[in-house]
Amino acid sequence: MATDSSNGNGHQQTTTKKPPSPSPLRFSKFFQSNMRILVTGGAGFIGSHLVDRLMENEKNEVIVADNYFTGSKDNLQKWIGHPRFELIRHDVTEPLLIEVDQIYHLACPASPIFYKYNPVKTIKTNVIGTLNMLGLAKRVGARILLTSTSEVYGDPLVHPQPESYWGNVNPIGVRSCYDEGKRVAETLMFDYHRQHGIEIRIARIFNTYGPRMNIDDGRVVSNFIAQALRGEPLTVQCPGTQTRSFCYVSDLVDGLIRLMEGPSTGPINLGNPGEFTMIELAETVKELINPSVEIKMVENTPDDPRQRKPDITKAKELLGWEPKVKLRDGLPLMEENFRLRLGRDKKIGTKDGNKLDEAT
Ligand SMILES: O=c1ccn([C@@H]2O[C@H](COP(=O)(O)OP(=O)(O)O[C@H]3OC[C@@H](O)[C@H](O)[C@H]3O)[C@@H](O)[C@H]2O)c(=O)[nH]1
Repeated sequence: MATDSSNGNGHQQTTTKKPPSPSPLRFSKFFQSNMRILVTGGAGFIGSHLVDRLMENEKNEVIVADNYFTGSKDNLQKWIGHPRFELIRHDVTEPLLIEVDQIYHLACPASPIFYKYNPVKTIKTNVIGTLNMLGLAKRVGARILLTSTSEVYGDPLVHPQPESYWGNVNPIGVRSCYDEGKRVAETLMFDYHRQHGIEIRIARIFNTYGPRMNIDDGRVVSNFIAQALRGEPLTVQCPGTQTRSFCYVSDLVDGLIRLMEGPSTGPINLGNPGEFTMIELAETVKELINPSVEIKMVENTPDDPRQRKPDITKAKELLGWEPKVKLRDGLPLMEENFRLRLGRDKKIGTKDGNKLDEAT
């Protein structure tokens, strides 16, 4: 039974109801693996790194469901054909009838340009997709983890943001399909927990970066690295003093697994508390990757949060988690991956032309 008892405001969030019984076959000796895990959005950037980590454990069988809107089979190439791995082309807005013990529910485009591309579809993914996955969790007695977002805090008036902060969100803005969608998804998680006893976990993920981000993803770290490698100006959106905190993907995946395996429902912030303005980030990328590129100020989009930094006290206390990789150490790891992938597309040269097959 989940033990996290409050959202920080003293409001009781737990249920006394027992979760539904798991499949009687879960611990059957005839089963090769002990744990069958569904990862929705497992072909995406964070999802595929999570799959890599889960597959390291020989007792895990991993099923990925992805519609490939922003994910790619390339990210999972090394697991295709593996006896403990299965890949399904599936859109979570449709029900999925399978037998699993755990569900990591990641499916949703995360880059603002992609989630704004078809906002109605984004909100369907967050609301109907989460309902479908909760329905699955209820039917088979699985534990479900939702990857929520720091965007639930909107343009925060409290800084840094603790989980107890309820946020400052525009319900009718261009980002609402994502941030309000994730807020409803969190509500659904807690309602299924209270009403049906479902075992839930909620992670609020702050900006994350690393290898396998889509090169033209539109997010700031991927944009700056690709621009630096192509010798194009780094596009800082006005005013440039807005801040973000960037977590390297391996740290984030470690936090997700600790949350799933631990006793706390969350919500728990997962992010790196190091805070940078976008001008500072551009200067760091320039210095580390290509000192000859220009930094250019460009127009911003509406509702861009002015500041964002996680308070990770809860993650430290409840999960024993804190990020290890500093931005200056993580950026070169991502640069190498981007250099190889861009080199493969023959857009730039590689440092070592023989390493192309290590690009993912
Ligand atoms: O080329 C760019 C792109 C972005 N930016 C700025 O960089 C900041 C970060 O923008 P991103 O698009 O990377 O990400 P955002 O912080 O807006 O949203 C992200 O928040 C957390 C996650 O849940 C999601 O991955 C995503 O929604 C913004 O202030 C944006 O204006 C630039 O200055 N230049």
